[in-house]
Amino acid sequence: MFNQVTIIGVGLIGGSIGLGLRARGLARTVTGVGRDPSRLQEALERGAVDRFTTDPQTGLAGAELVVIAVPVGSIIPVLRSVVPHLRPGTIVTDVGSCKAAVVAAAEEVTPTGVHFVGGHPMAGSEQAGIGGADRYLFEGAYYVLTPTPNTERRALDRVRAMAEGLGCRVIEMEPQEHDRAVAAVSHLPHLLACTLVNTVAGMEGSERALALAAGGYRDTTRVAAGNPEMWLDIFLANRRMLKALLDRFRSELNTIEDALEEGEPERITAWLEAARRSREGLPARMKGYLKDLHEVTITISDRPGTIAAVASILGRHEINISDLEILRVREGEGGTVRLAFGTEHDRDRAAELLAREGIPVTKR
Ligand SMILES: NC(=O)c1ccc[n+]([C@@H]2O[C@H](COP(=O)([O-])OP(=O)(O)OC[C@H]3O[C@@H](n4cnc5c(N)ncnc54)[C@H](O)[C@@H]3O)[C@@H](O)[C@H]2O)c1
Ligand SMILES: O=C(O)C(=O)C[C@]1(C(=O)O)C=C[C@@H](O)C=C1
Repeated sequence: MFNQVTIIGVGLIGGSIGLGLRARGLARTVTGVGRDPSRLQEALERGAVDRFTTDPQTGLAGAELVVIAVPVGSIIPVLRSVVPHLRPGTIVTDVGSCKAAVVAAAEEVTPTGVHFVGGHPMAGSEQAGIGGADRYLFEGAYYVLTPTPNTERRALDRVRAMAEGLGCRVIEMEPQEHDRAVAAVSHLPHLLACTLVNTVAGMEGSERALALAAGGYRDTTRVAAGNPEMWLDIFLANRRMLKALLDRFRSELNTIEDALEEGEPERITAWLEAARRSREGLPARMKGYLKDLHEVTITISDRPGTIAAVASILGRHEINISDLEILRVREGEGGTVRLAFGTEHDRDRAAELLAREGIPVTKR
């Protein structure tokens, strides 16, 4: 439990941390610091902070933990501007998506007696601002902490306690290792999603083609709707790692391009099979944590209350749905929904109960 946490930048991530801290009673007071009083007022109304101010000095008075949740390129300028107001013993953490440069600079900027711990929650969304904040955003997500030999043990433990308190599984990584990993699983995917969207948008007849977009286009491009301000900073901060991966990507693209050029079914199949094996090896629930979920897919009709009906059949039998995802929507017809359960027994009972009600079910 923290006495006072000050969040600088109460947007999607800062706001979600504030909501989580307050809902779980992890901080006596959460103070929001930002630049725009109307957005801070919204954060207050949504319950992400207990109070707010646009004056950092006021907002930092008495802070035990300071969470810097601004775009990557602003983290160090913000840290520089607030250190004069921090009393000895204050712990400062950030949530930036790139760590090596931030952590190195933060250690230089932080005065003796103030303790910096780099962090990055591996959950988010394509939305920006307090409007997209969600108290459950971090539940079941990985939270990476990037201590260095200079990191104070107690400060690390306290930031770990905050992240675990929010429902995350904490892993420690070296800042460089973190940046290499997220370049592959977050930054390259974002770049590719944007490339795909721009490719299709620029092609002749794109409007008619996009009218047909179903799962393929939607599943591979959701993140392209992300906040350009945030992604500019990420791309710049991690550009070396990203560029190294683009070389690998280009060679992979060449492999499939050559096979297509030659029209060689064996090479195309081998390439597709390799991708399928790797993709299927991923835990179903990408947030990590609840790896061993047991799943069914159901096909439901497009009528108000269908999902509620499914939930109430299961609820009546005390079967908890651990995860729910709409996989495919057919406008006016219905769609396919994935339901996941914590045990095989629950999955089997759910399948039986839903089938009994005439809902087509497939175990996965
Ligand atoms: N969005 C995600 O999916 C995600 C996930 C994990 C980590 N992150 C990281 O979290 C950080 C915040 O991202 P977000 O998605 O919450 O962005 P956001 O745009 O929703 O929120 C950022 C907030 O910081 C404020 N801000 C910007 N510059 C500021 C400054 N100089 N002083 C004070 N406030 C300032 C903005 O007004 C806004 O309220 C970024 O470093 C991002 O890389 C984002
Ligand atoms: O789910 C999304 O929308 C995200 O883009 C989240 C995502 C990611 O790539 O996984 C994006 C950037 C953050 O640094 C961490 C998580």
